[in-house]
Amino acid sequence: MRSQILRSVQSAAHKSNYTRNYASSAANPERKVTILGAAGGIGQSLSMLMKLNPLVSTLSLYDLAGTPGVAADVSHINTRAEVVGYAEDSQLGKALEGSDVVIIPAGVPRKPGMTRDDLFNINAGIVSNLCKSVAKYCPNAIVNMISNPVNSTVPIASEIFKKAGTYDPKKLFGVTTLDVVRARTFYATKAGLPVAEVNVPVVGGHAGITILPLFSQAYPQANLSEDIIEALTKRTQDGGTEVVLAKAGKGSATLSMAYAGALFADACLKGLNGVPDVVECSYVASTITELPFFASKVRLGKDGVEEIFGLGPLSEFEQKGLDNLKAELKSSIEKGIEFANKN
Ligand SMILES: NC(=O)C1=CN([C@@H]2O[C@H](COP(=O)(O)OP(=O)(O)OC[C@H]3O[C@@H](n4cnc5c(N)ncnc54)[C@H](O)[C@@H]3O)[C@@H](O)[C@H]2O)C=CC1
Ligand SMILES: O=C([O-])CC(=O)C(=O)O
Repeated sequence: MRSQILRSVQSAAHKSNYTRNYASSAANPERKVTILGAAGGIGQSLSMLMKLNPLVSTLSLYDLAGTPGVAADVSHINTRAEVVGYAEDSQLGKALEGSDVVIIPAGVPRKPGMTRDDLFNINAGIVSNLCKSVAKYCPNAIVNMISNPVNSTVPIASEIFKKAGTYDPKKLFGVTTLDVVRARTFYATKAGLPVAEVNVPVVGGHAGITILPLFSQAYPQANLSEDIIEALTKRTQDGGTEVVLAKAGKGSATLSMAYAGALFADACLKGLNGVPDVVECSYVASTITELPFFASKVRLGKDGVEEIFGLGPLSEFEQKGLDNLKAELKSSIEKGIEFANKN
């Protein structure tokens, strides 16, 4: 009996610590994060993960369908962020006003047999309309673009913001974190390393061969054969397709993407809050190659991108991969720019 009481006292103490740690973060400034497409496969898990983030004070959830349910559900979690759901086009302005970070997973996902580029016709329109509203209601927000094809949707967003006179290249990010998450997992498993200690830069873009993991720069270095490195590269490039096939028509990666999206948004918030040395890979306006957009390691700061890191020394295999990806990435960028300027 005594030990039962002790256990319940200990559990109450543990719970109140939990509540203290997650429910209030007085030291952190107010930050509003908005998710556009919050009731979708990625959006729901991402909404939950952002609700768990103590750096968020307001979590604004917007979708054309299903937002009230998701917002009510997530709002019951006893953490700092106040949750507000917005369900119609007419509420988009309210959803966006005052946002520090806008995360965009709105759009259709792939089915088996499709490429990310096959989503262009539908998602380009969705993304460009949403970006027009971002320019109008929160022109200074950091934008995390998840909707595919990222290689084109980021250039679309840049053109929309240019036309609106609000473009700040330091604040527009294509989210490629899932490629890094996959490369870390696959490399650690093959090398027999603890995955939490592993890091692998992934550069280029976010589709097929444009995804270029740099295993020669992986940390820590494992002695893997060339064949294994080639297989790991291919698996990272095909990671999205692996999930699309496994889901057999029921969409693409949602849970791992929500995790990756939450990691990247957290990094953006830390940068905004002045935390030093926040470095992540992301697809941004860049001059490190001749292409106007390119993913590489970037340092995040109070104004978004603070520094874009060069590619560093590449293995012969990686150099070939870089040479091979440029034509495809260039044409995806041009397709996005052309679309935005026609519409
Ligand atoms: N960057 C990356 O690494 C990844 C990107 N993706 C992409 O993310 C996108 C979303 O994927 P899922 O969540 O699985 O799709 P989903 O279909 O489950 O969810 C998309 C949500 O967007 C909403 N939506 C559509 N048009 C909208 C609009 N105009 N305004 C607000 N909301 C709108 C839909 O109502 C739906 O709830 C896809 O384009 C997918 O290819 C997926 C995985 C990884
Ligand atoms: O493969 C897809 O269509 C979704 C995606 O971008 C990924 O999982 O990397």
